[in-house]
Amino acid sequence: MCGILGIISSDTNTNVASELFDGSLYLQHRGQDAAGIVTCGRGGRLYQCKGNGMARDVFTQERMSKLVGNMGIAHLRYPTAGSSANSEAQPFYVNAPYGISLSHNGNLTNGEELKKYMDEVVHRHINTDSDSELLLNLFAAELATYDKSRVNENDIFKALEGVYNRVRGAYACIAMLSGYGIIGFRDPHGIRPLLIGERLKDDGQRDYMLASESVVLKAHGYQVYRDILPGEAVIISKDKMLPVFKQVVPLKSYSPDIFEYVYFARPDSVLDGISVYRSRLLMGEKLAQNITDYYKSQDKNVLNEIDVVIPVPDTSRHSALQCAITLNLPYREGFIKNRYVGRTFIMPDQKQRQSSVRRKLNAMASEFYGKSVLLVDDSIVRGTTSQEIVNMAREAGAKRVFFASCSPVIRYNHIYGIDLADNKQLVGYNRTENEVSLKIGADHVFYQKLEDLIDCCQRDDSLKDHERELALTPVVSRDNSIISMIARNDEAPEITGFEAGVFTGKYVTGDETSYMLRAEQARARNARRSDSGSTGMDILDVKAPSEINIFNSGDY
Ligand SMILES: O=P(O)(O)OC[C@H]1O[C@H](OP(=O)(O)OP(=O)(O)O)[C@H](O)[C@@H]1O
Ligand SMILES: NC(=O)CC[C@H](N)C(=O)O
Ligand SMILES: [Mg+2]
Repeated sequence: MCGILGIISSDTNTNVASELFDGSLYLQHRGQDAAGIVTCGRGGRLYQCKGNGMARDVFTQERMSKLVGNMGIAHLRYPTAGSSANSEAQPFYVNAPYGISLSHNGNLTNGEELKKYMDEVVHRHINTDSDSELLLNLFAAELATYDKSRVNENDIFKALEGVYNRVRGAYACIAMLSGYGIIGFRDPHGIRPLLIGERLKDDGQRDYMLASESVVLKAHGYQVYRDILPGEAVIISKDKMLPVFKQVVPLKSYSPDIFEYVYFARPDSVLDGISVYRSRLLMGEKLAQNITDYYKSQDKNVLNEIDVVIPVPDTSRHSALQCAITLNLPYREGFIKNRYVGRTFIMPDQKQRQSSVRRKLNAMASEFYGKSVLLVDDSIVRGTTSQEIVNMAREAGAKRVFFASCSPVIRYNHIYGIDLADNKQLVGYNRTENEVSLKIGADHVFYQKLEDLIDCCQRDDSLKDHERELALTPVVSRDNSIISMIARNDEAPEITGFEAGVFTGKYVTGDETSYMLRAEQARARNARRSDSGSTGMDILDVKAPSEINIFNSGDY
């Protein structure tokens, strides 16, 4: 999961860089490794600033002041392919044809095949191991086939059709054609999120924003927004300033990644018409019901077994609160979060993740001493957090430590956006629930059932006329006065299911065994290389040197 963002403003005298920067801060939780912005100014001239680090570090005021232009795209990276090298920071850029930049959220599963195609058929040089560079070059190669000095919307949609037909995996993308406009497109299953928003200004002109999450659109005054559908693309050219949509390929399914609701997305976002916050509340409620049922089946009363419910900050807070309310137990913030430490799960190496859990969370003995505590987290993935947290609870004097996960046991790779090359890194891999409990040192582990999790992630009719409707089928603004240019003529299609491969081992794009095998081999190869002192660069989880190459000047 990365964060992507694009803006095109009707005001040719404005510089969108500052809004892109601000928007990036709203998407920081989706990627902490690298950040980048490319803007396009007069004469189609591009201005870029990108590199490893958080948005606030990469986007200094001085650098921002040099990014001119009324359109631009941004990226917040959490690497899932290639390495975490500086040179793989996005947006990527190719000069031919037309000067194209691209921000990609997702992970391709046929990168190897695409690399071969680039080499043998279209003869394009690929300079990094990033799948996003491949995707951009494929788009460029498709556009180049028209051999025109200027492309039109039809050519772009046709080129995207070529991309859709060749690419496998998850992709939500924002591209920018120098001097032309911005383009958004989403894979035919809609695995990763992408929305478009429209802002009507006092002068009657409109600005457009494309973003991974609705929270960015809302926060920046885009009054109307909606999800891009699976297989759909949108083009907003600077000349027309009118979004043109096309269902480029038929929707294969409508299967957003359920992990967006569990962990990835911000709670105040509404993705594909589903409120992330509401879904997390329901996760807590369902979990509480399961816990009650478990004790009932043993002729016990949950109120005699557990004294207090404590969340594992940050993501699980809302679920934990709802869980406590449903169980009729007190809720206490026993762990205090250090606000200066980011998300630990998306840090690039295991040592860093482990040490960061303690740096990030501190247990207050007053809330643990002599008590039976129920710790609630959104997920248990590698088990880094849960093991550390259970230890901390015991050190703080807890009598018994129960651990509840708002999602089911994670036994399989997440191939569309979590940096895992190997199932064996998962604490749930080949372990029963009791074995997980032993491994993390808890007295008992409670897991959500998959069917319950799916029930929690539904479009909620009670939200009509509020966020849900806006995110689905906008026609007019809240005050009924604005006829939106991004309205759909028909009802948004129903979600057909969720991408839940981490729980089931079945992926919406089909059998991906060979991709996983290749990823595993690459990791092993890399481990050997780094043992022998070489700087392997072709897989994840390796802190690559911040080398300077053609895509990056090193000083951004
Ligand atoms: O089993 P693990 O491999 O440790 O992964 C799961 C944990 O990682 C995430 O927390 P993170 O600190 O990344 O983010 P948060 O502050 O949003 O909860 C998630 O919320 C779990 O707490
Ligand atoms: N998390 C993502 O969306 C990653 C995008 C791309 N696969 C990369 O590694 O840069
Ligand atoms: Mg967490």
